[in-house]
Amino acid sequence: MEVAGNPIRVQSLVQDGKTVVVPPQYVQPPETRPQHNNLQKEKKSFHVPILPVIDLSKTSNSISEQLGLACREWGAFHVINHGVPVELLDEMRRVGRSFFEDCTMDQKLSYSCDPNSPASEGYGSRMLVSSNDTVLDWRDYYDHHTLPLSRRNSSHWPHFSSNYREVVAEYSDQMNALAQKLLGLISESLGLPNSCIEEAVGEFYQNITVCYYPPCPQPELTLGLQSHSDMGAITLLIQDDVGGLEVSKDGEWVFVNPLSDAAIFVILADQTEIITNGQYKSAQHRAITNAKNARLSVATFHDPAKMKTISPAFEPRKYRPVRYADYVSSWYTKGPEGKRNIDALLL
Ligand SMILES: O=C(O)CCC(=O)C(=O)O
Ligand SMILES: [Fe+2]
Repeated sequence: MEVAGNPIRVQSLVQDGKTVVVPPQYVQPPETRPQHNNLQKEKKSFHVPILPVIDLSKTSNSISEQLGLACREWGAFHVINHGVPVELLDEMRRVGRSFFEDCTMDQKLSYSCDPNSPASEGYGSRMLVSSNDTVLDWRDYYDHHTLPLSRRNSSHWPHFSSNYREVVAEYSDQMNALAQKLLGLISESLGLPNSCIEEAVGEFYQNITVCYYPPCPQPELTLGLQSHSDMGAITLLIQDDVGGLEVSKDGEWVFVNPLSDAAIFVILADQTEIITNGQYKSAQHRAITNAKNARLSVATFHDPAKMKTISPAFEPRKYRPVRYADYVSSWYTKGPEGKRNIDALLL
């Protein structure tokens, strides 16, 4: 599967319809396969829990209760009326899709990330691969380092859409402001000062990952992205109308219906779980594939600086304090496997 030291991209497997059987590296063991059988669909149709929707145009008092419930029960929710123009969300999706669909494979490969360094910037396909026997995700991606500004080197980014770099930069700034606002509201919903979680996290290290999930000939055998929780503080995600994101709730996988082009999906990540002392949980999530349509999502991660030590803001502490650099390196060494890394910090 290696081409001159560069792992194969999933998209190149499906071009020209040449792959009708998924290569063995992408086949999930039976226990992690998505349930595509009819029995499961029937079961689900009786009771389909729906992810909460928070309207940010409401007063913070009235948001607080809803937000608290969403963070306690799901660790994830949609936000609407958040103030980010829908035109910008649409442009972000458009330029992202254009990179994957309008460029040749050679052009895309000229932006390859470093295959030997986790979370390096650029075009890749193996972000969550921890060892040689990890089952591969049915996903390609482009990761941008966007904040702090000292990490942002937009001259390295693609420019096949003439405004690609401007769109990503503007999108980064808007997501940064929204993430700050949400962490403020989340702090208040726990009776903490507005700035509490933001100060505990410190200056945001922000990455924007455009995810591209090509159609998969055997979706019942694969995952677009394996089950994990995000390692930082808060993730903001937009997607197209294909859908594929699932969130785990009470041991069941719940499909996140794309709400509207204007909605943004919020995922609490592990450091927020630690700071809130487990009152709010990071959401375990994954992406499934489908046989018909390529799917695009854009995930914007807001993380602490590597040198920052994260500890609970409440006593008695339920989690051991952790230096974020140590958390990240254990995450990449062991692999995410659901929430094993955060669970390992429980006292
Ligand atoms: O594509 C999605 O919906 C999920 C992406 C995601 O969870 C991630 O990149 O961490
Ligand atoms: Fe994620």
